[in-house]
Amino acid sequence: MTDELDVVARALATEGYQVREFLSYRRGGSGGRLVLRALDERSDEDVAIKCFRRGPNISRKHLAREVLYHRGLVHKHVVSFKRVFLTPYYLCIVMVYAPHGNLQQWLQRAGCFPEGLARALFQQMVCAVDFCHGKGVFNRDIKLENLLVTVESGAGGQHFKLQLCDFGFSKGRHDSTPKTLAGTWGYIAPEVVKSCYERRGYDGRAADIWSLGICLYRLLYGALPMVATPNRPKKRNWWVGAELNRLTQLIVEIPEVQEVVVEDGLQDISRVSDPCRLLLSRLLCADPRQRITLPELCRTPWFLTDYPADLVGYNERLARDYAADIRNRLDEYLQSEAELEGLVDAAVERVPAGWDQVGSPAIVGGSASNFTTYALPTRSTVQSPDARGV
Ligand SMILES: Nc1ncnc2c1ncn2[C@@H]1O[C@H](COP(=O)(O)OP(=O)(O)OP(=O)(O)O)[C@@H](O)[C@H]1O
Repeated sequence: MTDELDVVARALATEGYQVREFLSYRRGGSGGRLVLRALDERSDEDVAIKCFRRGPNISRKHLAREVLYHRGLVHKHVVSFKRVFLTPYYLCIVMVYAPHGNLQQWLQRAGCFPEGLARALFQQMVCAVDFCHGKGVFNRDIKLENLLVTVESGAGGQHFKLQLCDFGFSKGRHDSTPKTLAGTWGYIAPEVVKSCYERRGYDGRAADIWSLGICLYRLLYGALPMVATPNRPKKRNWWVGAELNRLTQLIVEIPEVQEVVVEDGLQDISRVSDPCRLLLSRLLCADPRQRITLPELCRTPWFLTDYPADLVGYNERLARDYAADIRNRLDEYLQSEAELEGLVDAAVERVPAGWDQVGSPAIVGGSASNFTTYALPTRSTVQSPDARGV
């Protein structure tokens, strides 16, 4: 039996990519997928390549959306799409590589972030999501793992640049109204669960705003929110056992303080400001009709505090002045939408011969076959990022 990583590495080598590092593996009902870092021999640059196992197990609809929506989203806080190609066993999406892991990995190390840093990160996330919504794309899987980090150095020191990735669950304004349960537990809005059981549609825009609220909450408090259900014990996993008809009446508790366990085991406590807690309660409002909207959120004084100069009016400029220019550049530099649709069709067509000879990657216990082990920069190499967007 051949290790899947070896199969991928050989196939990518014939396309001019030398695999350097294994980043992620998901074996899903709709087909397995791997994400790898590879050296692009033509440009001598690192790229990230997301490889989907070919065959009818892939959801054509989801793959087409992931490829086509991502292609059209050119924004400094969305990871850049480069190209798609087929190998005998995989459809591969090549992206610009974000070198410093994802935000979940940083949170795991830090426990939680100070309010100012959490706000700076949140401003970038909101800018990206607002842009996607402006283009009519609702992500439906916003989470810290899908926010990639590049630590940049500038005149004022080092800071985090965040970029949104993974459009596998996204829906467009022209697609059917979202009805299915999509996203990641813990980040999914209550009405999404409710409407899935009731087979009614929900608003992808409001669902993304809830997920943004969960991201901000986790940056500040580390864990997922506690939810109060009248006359019931508190549940950290709010969806477990929650009654369907109460889902959109849940109340998310917003603690007054952040508690961080520091190295010597002592707890460090700092207060979260009232405006920040108020905003969180409006983001994590279980009733989507009462939830704050993105335009309202972008006007709140807390959100606008220390707002990065380069983000002021950025989305508006992209939408207005640069729209036609970017469209032309996309058509010039990227594969056409028709070509990408053709590649997706070919990818789902049939199971390639010989698949039964290929085993899952040997990644148990973190060892990724013969690729280097994934290593994030440590706190000592990257100090006090102030997270202003670049
Ligand atoms: N362009 C990139 N640069 C660096 N790392 C990346 C890049 N794209 C993805 N990754 C890494 O791979 C991980 C998985 O990526 P992605 O979410 O696209 O895959 P997935 O199989 O859809 O995962 P999931 O199902 O968990 O959402 C990310 O959390 C990130 O750590």
